[in-house]
Amino acid sequence: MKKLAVVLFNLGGPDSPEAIRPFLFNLFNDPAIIGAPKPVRWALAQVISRRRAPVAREIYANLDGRSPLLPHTQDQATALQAALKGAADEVGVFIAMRYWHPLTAETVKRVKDFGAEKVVLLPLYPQYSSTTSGSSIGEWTREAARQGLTADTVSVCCYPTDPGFVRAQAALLAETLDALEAERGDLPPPRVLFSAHGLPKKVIEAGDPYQWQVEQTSAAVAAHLNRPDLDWKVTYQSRVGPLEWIGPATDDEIQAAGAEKRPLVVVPIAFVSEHSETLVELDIEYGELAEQSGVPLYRRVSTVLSAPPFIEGLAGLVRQAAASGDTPVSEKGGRLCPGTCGRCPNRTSAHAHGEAAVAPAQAAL
Ligand SMILES: C=CC1=C(C)c2cc3[nH]c(cc4nc(cc5[nH]c(cc1n2)c(C)c5CCC(=O)O)C(CCC(=O)O)=C4C)c(C)c3C=C
Ligand SMILES: [Fe+2]
Ligand SMILES: [Fe+2]
Repeated sequence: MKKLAVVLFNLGGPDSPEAIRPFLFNLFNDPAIIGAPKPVRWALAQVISRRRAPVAREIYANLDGRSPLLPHTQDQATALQAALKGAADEVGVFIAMRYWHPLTAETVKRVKDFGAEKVVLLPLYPQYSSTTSGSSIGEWTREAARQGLTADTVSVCCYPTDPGFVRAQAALLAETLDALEAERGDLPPPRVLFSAHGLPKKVIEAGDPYQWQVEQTSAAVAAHLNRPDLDWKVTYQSRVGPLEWIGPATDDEIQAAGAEKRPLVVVPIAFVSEHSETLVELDIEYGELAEQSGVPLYRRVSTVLSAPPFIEGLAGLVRQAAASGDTPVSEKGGRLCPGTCGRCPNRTSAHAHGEAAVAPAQAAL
């Protein structure tokens, strides 16, 4: 193969205080997030982004007004480029963010100019959700058609238990647990909370595989640690809006641990880099909550970032996808999800490629 383009997908984050409101508008104007008809969605996105902006400004003020997501993703792209040496005559690793620059339209143009023969879409979300990976794949499919990018394209749908990802996250957790053990003294053993970004309940009820895959990742990391008495639980953070979201909520579990005077170790299990949800919500907001609730020790495990086993795992997924047809590829090749996950993109249908074929029947909000 002559030219292989790999496109890393992530959410994107504001790069200045002025970018916060348009970033939020883009997020709430996504049909995968709000499934109302276009004009209604546009109006709702205006209202919600205006209302959310002051809260988000406070969040990002802790990060000097900007998200570090893009620089982390650039580091991951550089590491992946090196790990893909020899996968094609020329490999280009690109970044397409869903809600802030570099946006999908910009990256489709870059990939077109690169002259790719094959395009592998690689979400930096290990667990598939219609609101994240599905949304990015759908946007890419629409934009590629609009700009006439005709190269063979295949997506990696998900890799919730990819051995490289699991090994990298388990090693970081082991490091934190060992450090905590050294200072625990007479305190009870810690509880590990695998904390994932939540979703509205109705998205899961519509067959979104995300929660099932988050549980698979958590169980795989716990199993890899091989500490038989480990006390662990999956929890969900970052609730926004008036709908009921999946639980248990991370903040409720922090308060429960406080009542038990139990040390806590929190693992961000659905993120592979640092941003507002880890550096502000988990470290600052939940750190303060833990202190107020009486949690005697509170530690947060790092995300995998560019840890070599994680990057090697991604490179393996890309090689596998590059050698396959056009149906979405998982860490095991085909479909991982149980039959109840009707929104799993691994279907036998010829239309399986790309979430664009899936009607956004389910409004997330
Ligand atoms: C697994 C990853 C994510 C899922 C699932 C997800 C769903 C989801 N998110 C919102 C609303 C917001 N998310 C915000 C920030 C944000 N979300 C993710 C990841 C997932 N979101 C990340 C990585 C980030 C951080 C971006 C950064 O700082 O770089 C925000 C903005 C911050 C805030 O105001 O709290 C909003 C809003 C919804 C509604 C949703 C599913 C329906
Ligand atoms: Fe989010
Ligand atoms: Fe699936």
